Amino acid sequence: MTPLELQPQRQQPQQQEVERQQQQQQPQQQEVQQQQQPQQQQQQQQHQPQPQQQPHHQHQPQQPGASAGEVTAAAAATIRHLHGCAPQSQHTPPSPPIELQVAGVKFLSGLGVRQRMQKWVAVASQTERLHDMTPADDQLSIPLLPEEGATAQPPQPWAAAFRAHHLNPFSIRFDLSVKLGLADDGRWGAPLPSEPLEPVGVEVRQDNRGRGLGLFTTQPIRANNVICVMGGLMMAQKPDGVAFIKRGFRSLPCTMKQQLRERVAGSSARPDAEEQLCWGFLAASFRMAFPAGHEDGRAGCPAAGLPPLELQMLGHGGLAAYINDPRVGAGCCTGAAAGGQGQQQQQQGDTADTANCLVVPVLVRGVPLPVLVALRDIAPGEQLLREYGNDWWSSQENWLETFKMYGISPNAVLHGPAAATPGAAIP
Ligand SMILES: C[S@@+](CC[C@H](N)C(=O)[O-])C[C@H]1O[C@@H](n2cnc3c(N)ncnc32)[C@H](O)[C@@H]1O
Repeated sequence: MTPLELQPQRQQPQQQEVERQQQQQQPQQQEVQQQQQPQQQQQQQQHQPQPQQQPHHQHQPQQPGASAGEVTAAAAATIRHLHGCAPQSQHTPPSPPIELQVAGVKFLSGLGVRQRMQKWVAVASQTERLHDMTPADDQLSIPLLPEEGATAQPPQPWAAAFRAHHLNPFSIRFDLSVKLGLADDGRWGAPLPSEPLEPVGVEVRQDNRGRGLGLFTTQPIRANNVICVMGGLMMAQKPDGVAFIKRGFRSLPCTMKQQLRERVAGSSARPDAEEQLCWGFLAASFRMAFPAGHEDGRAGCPAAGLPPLELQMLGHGGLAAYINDPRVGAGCCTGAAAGGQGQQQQQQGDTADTANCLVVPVLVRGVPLPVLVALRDIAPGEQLLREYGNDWWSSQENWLETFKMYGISPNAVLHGPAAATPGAAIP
């Protein structure tokens, strides 16, 4: 096995030709087999495997002249659930301004990912029919090589973790092609599914090391297994991601604003600052740099020709939003904002946990998907843990210190006022 893969070089055909060929290649809707909704189970429920045959991606025309701030404001306006794991029913209209949705990943208008996919299909089909291209070999790729001419650069942190754990790119691509419903002969040219690819054999329950609720396995997972595709809103880190966190609360529906205020009720923050504080913490908590840049904002995926992106799970994600970071005593639920119990745990020689899964960028017909992969064999009962990265933690520290100053409980902000009492069962 070689851990290095090259993204096939694709030409840039003329747009008209692209669209013409795309239309020719567009499989008929009838090709899509009977769909089964993946069950969006709630807390404490076990998840059973569900076939992932889903309808084609949706397309909403980009609003002409819409600025980045307007697109993210429109996206925030569609939020109906103040956690990263939104019930399946909340994924349906009103929809955010998206140009493409694949496996529960909603690419915001203006990113150009839909066009990227169309070009990929058009160029690929110049030499071979999509129906004849093996999904795992010809349609999916993992951009592990650094950008040409940048070989002196250290590998992206996710790529370093990928290699350190000796993950097998082919196994991952094959498993993903199966889970996307493309692997059966006769379905190689099928449309990409739009519905979420959720983890199976998992349950949400309380973490006992101060991290709030977490996602635990109920079935064994083997190394290289695709656990899920991380669902949510995909946007450019700058300016969209920043605008979403800083100003998204302004566009929220009134009911959501009211819920935000209830979650910080009783704090010493001025009422006009409450929504902003609560929203900022939630949006920062459920953001994920993609591909993961663990250090100094070194996100992005130059080898795949992508700018730094970020996935925002708040109101639009799935069960993977419950996956915690392995650090112990880092703050939040028992740390700084709850009297330093977390720090004490660390001082008492508590050993740190380590990540057992990694978000790998996989290009599926040119579409970058955040795919959660098992770094090693994971036994039933283990908690799934992934590294959030130092950037995420430095932002979290700011929020926690500010919460502490105003007497705000991070638990209450994540799960509602009933969760504010230390030791309370989180609803
Ligand atoms: C993506 S959510 C994970 C699910 C969350 N634990 C819950 O109860 O809904 C991120 C939040 O989980 C908590 N968290 C995750 N990892 C943590 C850790 N290592 N230490 C303390 N809190 C953590 C923090 O409150 C963070 O803002």
